[in-house]
Amino acid sequence: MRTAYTADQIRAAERALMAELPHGTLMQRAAAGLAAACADLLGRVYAARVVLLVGGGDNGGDALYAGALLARRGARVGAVLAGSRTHEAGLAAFLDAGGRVTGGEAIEEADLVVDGLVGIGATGALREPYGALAAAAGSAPGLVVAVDVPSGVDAGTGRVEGPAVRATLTVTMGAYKTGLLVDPGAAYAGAVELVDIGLGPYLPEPDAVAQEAADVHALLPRPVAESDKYRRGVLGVAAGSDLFTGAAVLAVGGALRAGAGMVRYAGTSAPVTQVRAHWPEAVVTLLDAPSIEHVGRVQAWVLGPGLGTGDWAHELAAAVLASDVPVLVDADGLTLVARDRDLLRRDAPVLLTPHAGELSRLMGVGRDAIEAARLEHARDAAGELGVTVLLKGSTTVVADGAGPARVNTTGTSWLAAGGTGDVLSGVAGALLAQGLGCFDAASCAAYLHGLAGRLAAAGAPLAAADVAEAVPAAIRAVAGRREPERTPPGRRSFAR
Ligand SMILES: NC(=O)C1=CN([C@@H]2O[C@H](COP(=O)(O)OP(=O)(O)OC[C@H]3O[C@@H](n4cnc5c(N)ncnc54)[C@H](OP(=O)(O)O)[C@@H]3O)[C@@H](O)[C@H]2O)[C@@H](O)CC1
Ligand SMILES: [K+]
Repeated sequence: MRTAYTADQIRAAERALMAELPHGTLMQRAAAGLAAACADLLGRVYAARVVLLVGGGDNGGDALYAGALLARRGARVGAVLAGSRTHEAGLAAFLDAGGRVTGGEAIEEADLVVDGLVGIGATGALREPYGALAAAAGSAPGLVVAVDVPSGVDAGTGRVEGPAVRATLTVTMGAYKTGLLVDPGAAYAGAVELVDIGLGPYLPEPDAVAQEAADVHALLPRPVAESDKYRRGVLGVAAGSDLFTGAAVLAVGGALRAGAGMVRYAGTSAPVTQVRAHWPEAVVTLLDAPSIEHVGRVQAWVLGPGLGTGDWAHELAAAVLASDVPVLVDADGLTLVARDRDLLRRDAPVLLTPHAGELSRLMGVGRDAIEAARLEHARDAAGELGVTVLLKGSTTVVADGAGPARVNTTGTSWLAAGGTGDVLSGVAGALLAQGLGCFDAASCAAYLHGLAGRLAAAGAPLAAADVAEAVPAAIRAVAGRREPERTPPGRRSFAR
């Protein structure tokens, strides 16, 4: 489990640790880790052209000390001093090691730009000249390493309000910051490497966590000798309509591939025919009324993909939500719930799986505002509605009322394709039916779905059915702790 923190949490931990150490110790640790990461990335340090962007705070200090270490190894290091003041001791060490002060034009010629403009001490959008330097670093031809957090990205939330540095690698000090995990910030951070400066014992409960393969594996239900199809978990699927038959097929497919002992599909004649044709394993009920009376016992429901939003769908949604088992609500189900929030008045758990547009309708908040602060809005919705929220997107986040949120880092942009959300609903529903709570079911489903997407895509377009097909391979990969690597081996980085 990777744990991530807000800027305030990090600052408090740093204060506590600093009180026990000689002045400057933490910055030396940070700078040593930063210089080592830069050297790794460069491959050859001698004669490499390195440009430091140095802000007025300690983030600039980290960059200057690391620059000094690189200069001592023969790199040609220049520093662009952007602040009205500069970390004095850091600058002295840098000049002493042979570094020199330079202008912003050096960025164009650099093999490596080190972004030490601002770190966790930043507030709001970057002021000038920081903004222009951040933009120049982003379009520079060389490698870009961000110190602690890419300047322009809010460390705690991942918000980006103006120009921001786009990094090849972010070397973060002491602990991951939430803004490095959640988009848009995560997209600016590139690979992320953590430098241990001894903060561990001083850190509080994390703000957010990112599950790793072993965490997901530990939570996934496995059949035992005495399991039968009923005991493994039966999922009900109320999805699809005469107009949208594919959603039913894909949701049922995701569920079957994710280990439901049995799937009971309930719908009208067109989707029933399609589900029967694609999945003879599913037990189907042809509905002649919007009721689940004749469907049989299930341990959880998936409600909504392709269901429609008319009176029939509303009545069926009301019937499903009146049951006493967990219900996952997606797609058209979310539209119905947005119109009639009373549908959510129930005692059994609810998992909502909106994308930003659906959450926007549900909560009456602008879509852009949600995209800018995904975690915050997922948390607010979960708290206000008393449900678990899985907010889909480039980084999927899962929040319930209490404790750290979960951020999924396995996704791939190839998953931005029609029908993949229906598969995700099926996977999460199957995990609910197998007894996982909403929070675990949602985060494990997001992880497996992201991984399945990567396996299915393998660098080329995918169709939603391919993702369902790849879910067992994702489960096997998680069991074997194997994940497709996107960062150099040995780096402790988020696979994105
Ligand atoms: N503490 C520790 O133990 C350790 C800390 N470490 C390192 O220190 C970093 C935190 O350092 P920090 O607290 O000095 O703040 P920092 O991020 O450099 O920013 C402050 C500067 O930015 C400026 N500024 C602010 N907003 C701005 C804006 N929008 N646009 C433009 N400028 C803006 C602000 O200007 P001012 O407001 O003063 O005019 C001030 O000059 C942390 O991220 C890590 O790298 C490591 O060495 C490990 C040990
Ligand atoms: K920075």
